[in-house]
Amino acid sequence: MTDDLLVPAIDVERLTYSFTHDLEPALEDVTLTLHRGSRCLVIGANGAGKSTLLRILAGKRLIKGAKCSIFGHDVFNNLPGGVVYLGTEWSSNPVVRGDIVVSDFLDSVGGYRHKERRDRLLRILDVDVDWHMHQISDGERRRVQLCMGLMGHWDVLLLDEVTVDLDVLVRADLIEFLVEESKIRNATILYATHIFDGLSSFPTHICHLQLGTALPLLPWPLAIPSGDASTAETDRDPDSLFHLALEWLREDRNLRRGRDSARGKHRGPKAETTNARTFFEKYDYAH
Ligand SMILES: Nc1ncnc2c1ncn2[C@@H]1O[C@H](COP(=O)(O)OP(=O)(O)OP(=O)(O)O)[C@@H](O)[C@H]1O
Repeated sequence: MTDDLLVPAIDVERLTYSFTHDLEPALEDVTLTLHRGSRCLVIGANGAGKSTLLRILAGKRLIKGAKCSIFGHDVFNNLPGGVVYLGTEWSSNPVVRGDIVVSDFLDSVGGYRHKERRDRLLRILDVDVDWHMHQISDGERRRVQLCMGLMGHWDVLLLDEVTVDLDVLVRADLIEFLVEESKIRNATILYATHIFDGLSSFPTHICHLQLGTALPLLPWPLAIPSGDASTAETDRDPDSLFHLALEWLREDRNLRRGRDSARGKHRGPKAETTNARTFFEKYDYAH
């Protein structure tokens, strides 16, 4: 990591990304700058491009013609140390479902080098080091993943919905740990999630990823217009993130429906065509 404190932790400029030439871009003209110590929630509908953005930032996809850097380094060609990406795909890897004991598993990725933080995480995540990876639940496996990913030193953390299968107590303790780590070490966190309960004190910023386009970053809690008592009340409401997300996602759905209809596209059941009838006859067991 560079010592120049003015260099943003995460800097994305005009990023457009398509999976293939014939598909619409999953990300379009995305610009996002996060400074050290920021904790940013990425909020967007299913398919909005959150995972794509996080994977690109983790250096997992080649991008062309856009700036995408962490501490000033291009993420694909020169990803700096101290960047940790934790995504949901990890738990479907057959290796982490094999007959391996958790303590051996953590040692195999250097857990003994980070003893203090490892032990703290083992307590927070309530992990039994004698568990066998093939005999534990999805949530328990997720806890092992988090322990493994977070026990080393990280300056930038890219989290893609990895708290979804944690129980609420473990999740709350983890969120507290992340906030504390980020404050003490000035570490930066970009976190994509659909679950907002217990999160109102987590972010310093929120980013609305609207159908592949990032709207301007907002500070959190939202700035309160002077003299607007009703808004002030809303911002004290721990559910306000949830309500804001609902509002944004409704807006996104309407926008998408408008675009779809202009292109003659439509989601949901099809009108009565021969193909549609075959589909419903095949799957509608009530008739
Ligand atoms: N491997 C792929 N090939 C082609 N298109 C893809 C691929 N992966 C994702 N997409 C498309 O890119 C868009 C963005 O997907 P992405 O997974 O980034 O969304 P997301 O915001 O993370 O969604 P979710 O909330 O459902 O996880 C979607 O329209 C999706 O269909």
